[in-house]
Amino acid sequence: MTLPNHFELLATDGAARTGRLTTPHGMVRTPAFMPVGTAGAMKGMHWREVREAGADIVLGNTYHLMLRPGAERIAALGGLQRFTGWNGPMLTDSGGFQVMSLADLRKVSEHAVTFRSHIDGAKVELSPERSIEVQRFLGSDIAMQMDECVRLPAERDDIERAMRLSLRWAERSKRAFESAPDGYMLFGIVQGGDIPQLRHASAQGLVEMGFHGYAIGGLAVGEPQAVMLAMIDETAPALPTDRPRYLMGVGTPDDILEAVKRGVDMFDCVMPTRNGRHGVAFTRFGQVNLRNARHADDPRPLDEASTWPSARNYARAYLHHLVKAGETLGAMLLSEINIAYYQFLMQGIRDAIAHGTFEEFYQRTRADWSRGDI
Ligand SMILES: COC(=O)c1ccc(CCNc2nc3cc4nc(N)[nH]c(=O)c4cc3[nH]2)cc1
Repeated sequence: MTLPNHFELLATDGAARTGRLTTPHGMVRTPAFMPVGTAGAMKGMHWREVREAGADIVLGNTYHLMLRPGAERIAALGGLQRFTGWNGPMLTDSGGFQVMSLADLRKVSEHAVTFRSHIDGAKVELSPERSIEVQRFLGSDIAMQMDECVRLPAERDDIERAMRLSLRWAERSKRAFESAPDGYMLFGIVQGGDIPQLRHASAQGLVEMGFHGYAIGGLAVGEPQAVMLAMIDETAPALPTDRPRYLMGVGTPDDILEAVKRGVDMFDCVMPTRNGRHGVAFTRFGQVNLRNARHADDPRPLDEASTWPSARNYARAYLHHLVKAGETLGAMLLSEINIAYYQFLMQGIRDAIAHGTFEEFYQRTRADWSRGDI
């Protein structure tokens, strides 16, 4: 049974697209970058800064929130938006990926993944049905199917096994989701590693089931960028053009620009906030590592023409000092500066596609990144 479509394509330029996705908590302009608020907070930032930076939607994690404070508790407190104070659209990942990267003693069976909580060692079972139930309790606008993601490089047998399990879990996730109210969405996740035929089989299986949108999973797991881009080239054309495509866990500004060029609409990554906490700034002219001593006497701001006040009002020397001194303000300023840069990039991408000038935008943006005089 085909699910209703909440995505509207506004313009295309080559394979690049710009559109908007309507959710119960508001509109999402695409291509969109979703800042990652894993445990119900954007580390080092107030939600008002996330909104002012231009983010329409943020990501939360089933794995973290079900372990602490608990999905039923968040539901009893009114759901994620009421609980956190972010009153806009939220997407939640389904938990399987995080179990494999964070939990101890984890085991995958046909029925579910079982693991011990990294917080208190409690034994936990996460089935597709429980993952959907948790995401419904959280009240997220876009839920993800439960899947199994294999790190690369991997044997073809293992990639195929995980891809076929993920298809069976897609079916069970969809069945468990069917009682969700109108407007709430469920995305399927394409697996298949770095093997084109398996990518095609996964995409075809999901499209036959029908989802509100389709994620390209199983990437940004250690493979070179060229392999990631090749798998997007194999997968995006196999997905419906009228539904959103979401590349999970990606990425650097360069990854995002390349993936938009290949037809991807949504992104999420911890990079802007995590790198910010480690002293690395993203700017229009590339990355700046403020731990480097060369900034100690530099009175210039990161970018005097930036639309974001903190990127034009603080000397690099001060940011360098804050980072070296381990001042909390350093992590806060660089997190907001980086989220603001990512949203500035997405706005530029959306405008360029809308005006049919994406190729020029692509070339100029990449040239600016490699200026190196920063
Ligand atoms: C400073 O930057 C960092 O520390 C850092 C850490 C990890 C990533 C990569 C994250 N990659 C990634 N996240 C992912 C999340 C996923 N979720 C599901 N359900 N299925 C997937 O198939 C999947 C694949 C992913 N790939 C990128 C950056």
